[in-house]
Amino acid sequence: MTFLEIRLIDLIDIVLVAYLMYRVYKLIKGTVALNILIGIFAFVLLWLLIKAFNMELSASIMDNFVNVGVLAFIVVFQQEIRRFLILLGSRYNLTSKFSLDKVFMNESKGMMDIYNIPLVRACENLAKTKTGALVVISKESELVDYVQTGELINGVISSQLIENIFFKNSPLHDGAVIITRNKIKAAGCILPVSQNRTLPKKVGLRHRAAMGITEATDAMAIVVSEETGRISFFSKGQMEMGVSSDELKELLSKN
Ligand SMILES: Nc1ncnc2c1ncn2[C@@H]1O[C@H](COP(=O)(O)OP(=O)(O)OP(=O)(O)O)[C@@H](O)[C@H]1O
Repeated sequence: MTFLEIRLIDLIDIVLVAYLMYRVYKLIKGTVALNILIGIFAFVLLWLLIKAFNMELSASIMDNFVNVGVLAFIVVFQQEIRRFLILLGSRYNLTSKFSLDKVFMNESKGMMDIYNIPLVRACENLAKTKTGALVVISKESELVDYVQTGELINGVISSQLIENIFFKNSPLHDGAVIITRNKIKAAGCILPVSQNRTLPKKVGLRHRAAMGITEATDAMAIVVSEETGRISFFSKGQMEMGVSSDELKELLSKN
């Protein structure tokens, strides 16, 4: 008789749970949600110990907490659950994977680099004049929800157009420009603001919005700081502050 029989499906099960836990950890790393999750984990551990030692009074009190636990979990983690589902939906967006645009547009890596040139030039010029700017470059997800919060443009990418949008007196300078499939899709868009606590204190809402969109989706983002004229690059919830235009070009084609 074998004491422990491990089937292939059990291994798949363990790997799946480990992967899900890793994704959840990545999603909430640096936010207050991580501390709450550790608190919940400690509570469940204590609850299991109390059950194991048959401590009836403590168990009955904790049982009552556990009964409403799922509801409390949804309320406390409302933001994170929402972000997780958006991320899942945008990462595995089948309609964009099989879109005919992709078949006919033949977006090779070399072609993408050509489209990045006017964008990098615009950032360079905006940085020189210390004009604040926030540009999001979509990848798989077309960011439809965020495009809808701004003004639709659908224009060919040119450095002049990007600079004009962020010119201080332009009606669209507030908010983000979204670039989708080599087109300036929209301007004046509102992005989700990151709650990441590891960001430097001096970082304001423009940088937090760039961070937020790269945490919630697979997009990249660029910020030109109005205060310092510095260019920052964001991808997968990570920020590279103060990049040169050559570094920006490289980051755009690498990510
Ligand atoms: N949720 C958001 N989505 C899109 N754009 C936003 C959002 N929140 C703020 N912004 C933009 O950021 C501008 C304010 O930037 P703020 O000065 O707070 O940020 P910052 O990170 O310190 O940037 P800077 O270094 O340019 O001052 C707003 O005028 C607006 O254009």
